[in-house]
Amino acid sequence: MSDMVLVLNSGSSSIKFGLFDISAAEPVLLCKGLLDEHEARPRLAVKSPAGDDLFATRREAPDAGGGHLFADVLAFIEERFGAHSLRAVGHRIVHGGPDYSGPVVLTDDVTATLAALTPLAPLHQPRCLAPVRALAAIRPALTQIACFDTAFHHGLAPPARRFAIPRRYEQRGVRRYGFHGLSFEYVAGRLAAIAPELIAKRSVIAHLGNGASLCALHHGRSIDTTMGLTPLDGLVMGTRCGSIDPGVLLYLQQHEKMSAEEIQHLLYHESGLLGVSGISADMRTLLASGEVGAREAVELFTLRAAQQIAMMATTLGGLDCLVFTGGIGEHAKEIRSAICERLGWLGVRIDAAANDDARERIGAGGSAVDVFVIPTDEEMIIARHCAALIRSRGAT
Ligand SMILES: Nc1ncnc2c1ncn2[C@@H]1O[C@H](COP(=O)(O)OP(=O)(O)O)[C@@H](O)[C@H]1O
Ligand SMILES: CC(=O)OP(=O)(O)O
Ligand SMILES: [Mg+2]
Repeated sequence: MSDMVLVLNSGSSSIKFGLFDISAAEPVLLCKGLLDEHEARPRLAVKSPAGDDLFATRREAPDAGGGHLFADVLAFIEERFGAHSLRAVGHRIVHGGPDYSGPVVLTDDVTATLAALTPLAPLHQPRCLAPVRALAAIRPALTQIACFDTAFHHGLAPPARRFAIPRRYEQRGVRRYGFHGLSFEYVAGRLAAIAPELIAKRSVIAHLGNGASLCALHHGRSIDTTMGLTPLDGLVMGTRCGSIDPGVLLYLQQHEKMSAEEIQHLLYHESGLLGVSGISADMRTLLASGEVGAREAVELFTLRAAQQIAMMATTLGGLDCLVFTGGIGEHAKEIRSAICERLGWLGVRIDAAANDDARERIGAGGSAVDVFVIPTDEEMIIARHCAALIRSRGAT
């Protein structure tokens, strides 16, 4: 019987999952799917690695703890793949705080430490931890492992991680942590396989999805990134503001008389592409819309992305390679070409046909900067980390 790991990637609206066979050196995807608890009738959909429907079910009513759908997933796995081979559940946990620089087994104490970081990722941390608690309640003996979005950036040097506020706050953990690290780690690994000659060069990875951030990559390590203490900083996102004059927050508080909760809601849920366009947070919808608001939101998105890629290039001391990933980075050719056009002065040129087809290499012949489109796979990197941790601990 093969050993398996179930990976949960809890995002802001639904939970993506993948079931992996970890018997061999590289995990193999057995099935994947979606758990959506936010609908009136929560649903579970399971597909084969090729995307064919394997199983779907709906619950009649939402379940506050979310345990029902997890029981359904476990029942499906046991029926289809056997009862005793699920070795662990691996979770994407957005914030690991100052303490965690790699994957850890989730105990009650670890879960409580991570829950205390909720103010630093209010949109994500509760959604990441809810499945941990739900699974612990229905399967207390099942090993659960946390893999952190922050871990890949753990080695940021002081100038990159420091905010220009009094030092005592840095000592209390107020610093740049950075996120999307699981995605950056996966993409950095693919890039090293595709173009090993670039490992020692200066690369920027642009993860452009619902949340969006950049990573300055050198020798396979993150040396700078655009998200900060929280996943609000940096690029314009679906509903998040990205970098903003901190004076705006004071103004909203003092003159618009908004509470901290109202400001938090505004910056996490009502801003970004949604706030600027007044139409949608979804890039596909905006690109298809003829409205001025949609065009202006897209323009701001690409301007900020190009500006901050140049900022990452400054940390790197130049730019040899630019990689696009995430839902927008992988699929929106218009966005890739608009960003690259703005970066022409840095030597970025793309091949229009290669960009239209989203080929792996989209840089034009003679471009000073190599440009790639590399689909990310956060579930795979979590499966790899879980497999390594399970092997290092021996039998669980
Ligand atoms: N074909 C496409 N063209 C343009 N944008 C796309 C396309 N497919 C997905 N997207 C965009 O990708 C974003 C979601 O990215 P994704 O990485 O899947 O998000 P999440 O952060 O939820 O994992 C949305 O803005 C969506 O519109
Ligand atoms: C950290 C973060 O922004 O994640 P996501 O892109 O899934 O919202
Ligand atoms: Mg994502």
